[in-house]
Amino acid sequence: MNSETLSATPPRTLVIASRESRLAMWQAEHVRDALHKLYPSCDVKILGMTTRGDQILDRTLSKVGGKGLFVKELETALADGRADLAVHSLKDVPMELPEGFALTAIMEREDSRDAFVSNDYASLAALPAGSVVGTSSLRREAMLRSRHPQLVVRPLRGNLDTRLAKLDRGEYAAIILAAAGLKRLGLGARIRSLLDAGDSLPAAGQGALGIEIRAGRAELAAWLAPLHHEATALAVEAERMVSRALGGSCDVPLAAHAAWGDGALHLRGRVSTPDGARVVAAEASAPVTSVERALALGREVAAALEAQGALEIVRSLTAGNGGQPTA
Ligand SMILES: NCc1[nH]cc(CCC(=O)O)c1CC(=O)O
Repeated sequence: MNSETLSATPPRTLVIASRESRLAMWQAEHVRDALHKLYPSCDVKILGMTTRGDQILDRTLSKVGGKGLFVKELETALADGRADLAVHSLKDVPMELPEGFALTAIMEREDSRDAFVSNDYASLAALPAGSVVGTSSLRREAMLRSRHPQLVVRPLRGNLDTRLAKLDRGEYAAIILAAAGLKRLGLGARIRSLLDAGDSLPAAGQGALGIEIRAGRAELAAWLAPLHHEATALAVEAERMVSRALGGSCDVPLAAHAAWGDGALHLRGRVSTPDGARVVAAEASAPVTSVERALALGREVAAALEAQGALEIVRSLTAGNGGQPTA
């Protein structure tokens, strides 16, 4: 069976499971529109769902069970047939999927960088000492503490609109958000500057969308194959391998970012303590042409981080969390 014979019959209906935040809905609609173009006669519906991750707004995510919280309910809808596909920000997808599910397509990446958002200042460097910066990502917090120790980091949770509203109420001098989310929602004008890799290396998968289905649905996989973007997929596979190899979770400030240049994939990884006092970094390049080679590049960078003590940092941070899956 090849995918062309499989796709010869277009789908008649497809149901997309999505979280209900404005960003998640934008992403689901983005996939729905792409499917409409491919299969004009197909009825594509979006099933909006509230996940545990959306309900828990008062605590830092790493303390309440990590990224799996955002995908579990959507997977239940796939398992019991209420939905055919789930659209996720790849950054929120655990490194190991539960048995019976597959990431079947990875779409072309938006801007993968972190963005500096403020009403009063143009960049991190312009903030006066003592300024309060909002973020709830341990990775961003560690980066701020190591590179800009004169700033005060305070937690910031909630969806994008909530976070921006807290900034606008004056609770923070600035906040750090993923550029991709802001751009998707037409809020790119709020970005005052983009953080470079030195100030903030992005999280594995940041800016990319992943489409998850029940494993073994070959015809569905063939229908979705045109949405797959190979250059993005190879980059994010390498990034996710760094995190997987180190057993990283939401409790660990871990960054991994791969970019293409001169026909090669350049992968950088960074692990630090939450206070930013210890930072280990590594990078490697390879002319990656397959997922296997992308994974090998990820393992190489993970091994270089391990050689500098990354595993001790990871172990000291994940001890006692019940072996929570990597994320
Ligand atoms: N952790 C929440 C989350 N998951 C994906 C995005 C942004 C969009 C993306 O990375 O694709 C965000 C918001 C943020 O980090 O500011």
